[in-house]
Amino acid sequence: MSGSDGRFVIECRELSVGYKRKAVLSQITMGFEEGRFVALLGPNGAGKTTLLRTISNLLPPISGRVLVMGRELKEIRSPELARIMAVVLTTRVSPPLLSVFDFVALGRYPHTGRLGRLGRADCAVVHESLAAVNALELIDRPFNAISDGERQKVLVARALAQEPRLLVLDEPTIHLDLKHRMEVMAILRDLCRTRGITVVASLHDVDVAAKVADTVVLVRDGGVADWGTAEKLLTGDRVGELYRFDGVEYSHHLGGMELRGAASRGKAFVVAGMGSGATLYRLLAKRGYAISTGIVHTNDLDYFVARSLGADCSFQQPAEAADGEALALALGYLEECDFVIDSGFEPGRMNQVNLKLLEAARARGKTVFTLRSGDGEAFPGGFGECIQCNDEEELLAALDRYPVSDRHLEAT
Ligand SMILES: Nc1ncnc2c1ncn2[C@@H]1O[C@H](COP(=O)(O)OP(=O)(O)OP(=O)(O)O)[C@@H](O)[C@H]1O
Repeated sequence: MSGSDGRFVIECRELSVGYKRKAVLSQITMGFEEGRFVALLGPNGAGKTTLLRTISNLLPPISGRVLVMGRELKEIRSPELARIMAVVLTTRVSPPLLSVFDFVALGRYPHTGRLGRLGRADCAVVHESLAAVNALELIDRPFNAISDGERQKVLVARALAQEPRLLVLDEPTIHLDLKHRMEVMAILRDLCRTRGITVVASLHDVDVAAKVADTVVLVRDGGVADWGTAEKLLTGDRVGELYRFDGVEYSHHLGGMELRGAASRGKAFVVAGMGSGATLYRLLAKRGYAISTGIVHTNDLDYFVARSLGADCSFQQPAEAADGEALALALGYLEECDFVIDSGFEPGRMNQVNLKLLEAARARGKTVFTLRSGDGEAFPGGFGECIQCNDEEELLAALDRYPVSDRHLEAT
């Protein structure tokens, strides 16, 4: 894992970081190449900021070494370091009377010499830096009179004006709305790709990290538990372990979290497939229903969402019709549920068995809510006694009117 010049842009060797000789994180050894997006992840208080402050030379290490471009960090003098590394921390800056241009121009200080006079080339860099973060229109505004989201982009622009090889950011998306959060992350990722800048940032959103980071560093329990590619490390189990999740499940297939509900309103068996169940499962979980479902293929979105929500799930391998075992399991779930929901799945060659489940539901006298539209032709035996709902809103209203026995609740 060596950089293009044979070295890492930044490297920690047996590094321990902390305060007053008391280590927060110990024995960290890792290194990052040019153009990598590195995300530090971990629970509150794990030590991400402490590590970032140490590699930014703002806090001395307790022991061990930090190497920047192969050189000892502590031996690089600050003007030179500022040409290599730019740092954006979470501390609020509110310089009086500076325009956005003036503020970003402060980032040129490592290049402008002691008098700090801006030449034409420096002004061009200021413009380019603001353009790179989509904030050129703010150039003449007073820095103190822009929004938090705009401020964050301007802070990144000031860092870019340093023309660094390495950009260190502590929670760069804190206080930002969804649009600005994604915009700032996309900007940072593009800086890695187009300018070869190495970005090291602490992040709180694992789902965002999964989408932007090449490398993730899992910070927990006084050390770096692991570091490596996001694809390898951001699995449901590892993320759950990192944050000690309870009732939350991270799905790397879905790239996000599912929130398991405490079931308090009876159990629904959802006959689903081909993505028709995913939204329904979430809706039911949100409303406090326990869920079972089937028969879904293991490459189906429904499968991933159901599993993440902790639903009982009868499943089948991709492109295979359901076997006896999956059918028996689904019939068992059907038997024990309080009511059945037909998601309106597309009946295809591989899921004919799901139509049979609907038939079985009726034969067992189960109440069936169906989201299937039309005149009931696609429904085995026609809609008959089914409660037909045109959409999820109607389904919820119908469920609210439906008396659910507490049989299931007693059993759980
Ligand atoms: N200046 C300080 N002096 C002493 N201890 C500190 C100082 N700053 C932070 N700490 C402690 O160091 C530990 C790590 O804090 P740090 O801010 O690095 O965590 P973090 O992972 O960045 O947390 P968060 O996600 O909440 O920002 C915490 O226990 C914190 O209380």
